[in-house]
Amino acid sequence: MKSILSTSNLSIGYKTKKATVTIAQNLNLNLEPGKLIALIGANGIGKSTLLRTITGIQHPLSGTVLLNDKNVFEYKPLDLAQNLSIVLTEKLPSSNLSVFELVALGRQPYTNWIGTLTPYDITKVNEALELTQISHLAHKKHYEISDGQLQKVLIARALAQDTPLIILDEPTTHLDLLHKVALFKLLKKLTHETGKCILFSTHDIDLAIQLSDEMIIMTPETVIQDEPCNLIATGSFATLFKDDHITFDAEKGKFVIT
Ligand SMILES: Nc1ncnc2c1ncn2[C@@H]1O[C@H](COP(=O)(O)OP(=O)(O)OP(=O)(O)O)[C@@H](O)[C@H]1O
Repeated sequence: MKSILSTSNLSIGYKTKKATVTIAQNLNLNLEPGKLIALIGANGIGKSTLLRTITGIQHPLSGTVLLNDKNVFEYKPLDLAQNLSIVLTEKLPSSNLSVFELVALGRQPYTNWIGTLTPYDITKVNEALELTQISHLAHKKHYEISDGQLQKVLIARALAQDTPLIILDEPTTHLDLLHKVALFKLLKKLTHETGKCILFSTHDIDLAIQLSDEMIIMTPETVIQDEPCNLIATGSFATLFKDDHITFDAEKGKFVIT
């Protein structure tokens, strides 16, 4: 299947005046339509760095990122925003916007310069609110909602943006188990029903194993992309945490503490 986004011999990391720090190298990843893909790895391994690099926020050390066959750094901002939506973990700047207005920002790539919403835009915003089950919050100010609710609002904004690729950095952090599962299922339903590809980073590995189509595992040695069942079969989860007390039980498909 043709990828929406692919990387070729990508190296990611940071350059300072004194040195270049490579976080991961030789990454050849393929994000295909209709797939829910989880990015996992220990704290500080480089998940956010990878997400920032493939979304054109941060330059790679070397290699290329192609989004719909075009280098991600060659896109004009408006064009990029019609192909890719991103929800990062940064806090929102304080504002007076209501939840509806925040989600409506997702329509910006399509509206005129004063941001007038057409009936179609409003339908898309309402659809996104319904899908994420936050319609009842539409008129609340964004400082009046909880962290978990805000997380859903930001996901709704990405849905309203209606792009073939959605990238989410730790979208389930502030959610309880019930809402985590509901969000995972929503993301899965969206990918399967709309053909969108959703890549998200997460520390909820057990849930990701159960609900994602593919996973990208980052370890200090390597970065592997495959279906969860294949990753289990090849023992790839065992390399995630360097701790004798945390082992991966391949039969149960989850980590156990010994
Ligand atoms: N702006 C920066 N300049 C230099 N190094 C950075 C910068 N941002 C992050 N790093 C380093 O890059 C490494 C990867 O960080 P990153 O935030 O990508 O990890 P992560 O896998 O997303 O972590 P977590 O699961 O804790 O969110 C870390 O060692 C971090 O200290």
